[in-house]
Amino acid sequence: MSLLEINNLTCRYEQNTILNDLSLTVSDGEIMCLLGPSGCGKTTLLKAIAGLITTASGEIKLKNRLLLAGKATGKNINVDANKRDLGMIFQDYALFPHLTISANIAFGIADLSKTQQKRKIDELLELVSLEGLDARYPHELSGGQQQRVSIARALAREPKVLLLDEPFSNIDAQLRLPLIRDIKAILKQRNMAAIFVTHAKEEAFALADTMALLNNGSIVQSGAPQHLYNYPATKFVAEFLGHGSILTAQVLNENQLRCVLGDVTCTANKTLVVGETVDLFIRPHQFSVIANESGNGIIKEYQFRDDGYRAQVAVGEQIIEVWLPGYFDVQNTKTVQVKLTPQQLVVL
Ligand SMILES: Nc1ncnc2c1ncn2[C@@H]1O[C@H](COP(=O)(O)OP(=O)(O)OP(=O)(O)O)[C@@H](O)[C@H]1O
Repeated sequence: MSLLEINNLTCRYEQNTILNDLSLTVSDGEIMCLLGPSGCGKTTLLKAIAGLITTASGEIKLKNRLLLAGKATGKNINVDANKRDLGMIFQDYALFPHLTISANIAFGIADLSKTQQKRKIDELLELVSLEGLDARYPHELSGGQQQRVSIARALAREPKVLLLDEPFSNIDAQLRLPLIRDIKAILKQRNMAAIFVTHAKEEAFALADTMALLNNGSIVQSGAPQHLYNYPATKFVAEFLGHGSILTAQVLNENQLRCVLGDVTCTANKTLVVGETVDLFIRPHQFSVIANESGNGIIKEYQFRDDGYRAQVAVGEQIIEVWLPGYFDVQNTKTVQVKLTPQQLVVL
């Protein structure tokens, strides 16, 4: 069931349209990652949902309660940020430095009795694995621990949706994935919906039930991460979610294509029309590459990554990027045979 519903939202800063007639829904318990290049409007969208900025038009509903309805709807509703039932977590944790961890968490629940507050703080500290640290101050905790406190503080008010703006960008790369796993488990345990803003697709893949890809103030595509990866609606989506090479191919029949690598049997993300010329978007792992002195490809360059090599290979006039396993003898190999095995291909 849809929990948060955003309809035709437009936001402007001065003359610049930042969000353009944007619509989006988030269901109960859904973790959505909002992804997109720098400056595309991700933070602006979170702030608009949270009620922290003025919007030009549009409607926002939370569990069928209108939080925002522009003048054009004849309703002119704009619920205050602190009455929206939303929790917001920022990149810099935004903890109060002069308050202990326990006082930071208690901040939003001052209306509860002292006993109720204590019970809630203990429960939340256990949830975020910070038991026993309640008397410390934020500067006495690591970045990851501070981010857990900010999550505990946001959860204390039992918001219907959590909004997180690049919450992992100040966390060491090594600690990021374990922290993401923990936070995902906490959200799932509470069946809490969340919208995460990030521009790191690895974070989004690790965390998201759904992803929404934003560009120039509009959602370009949304859906399950694997759906966007396998069925990108546009070249922008395909490239944003992973490097790839573009190969031109002729459609021989509905599941056969001819390209510089020969004839390929495939299924495609789009219906293929016989005789048509199409662009294929092929990711490095999709090529099969073996050393072969009379092969069709010449290795031009290579770089070692943590999962093997990325190599630029010339096939005829085309340069393609392929993946090679870490044990590949790339220093002593010049010529390779590159093939496209039968598989699901992305046609742009
Ligand atoms: N207060 C403001 N006044 C004027 N323009 C602003 C303001 N805040 C943001 N902008 C502009 O709005 C656009 C979208 O900004 P926003 O912060 O939403 O992008 P973002 O996708 O979150 O970017 P990043 O990934 O770099 O954080 C940018 O062009 C930015 O310069």
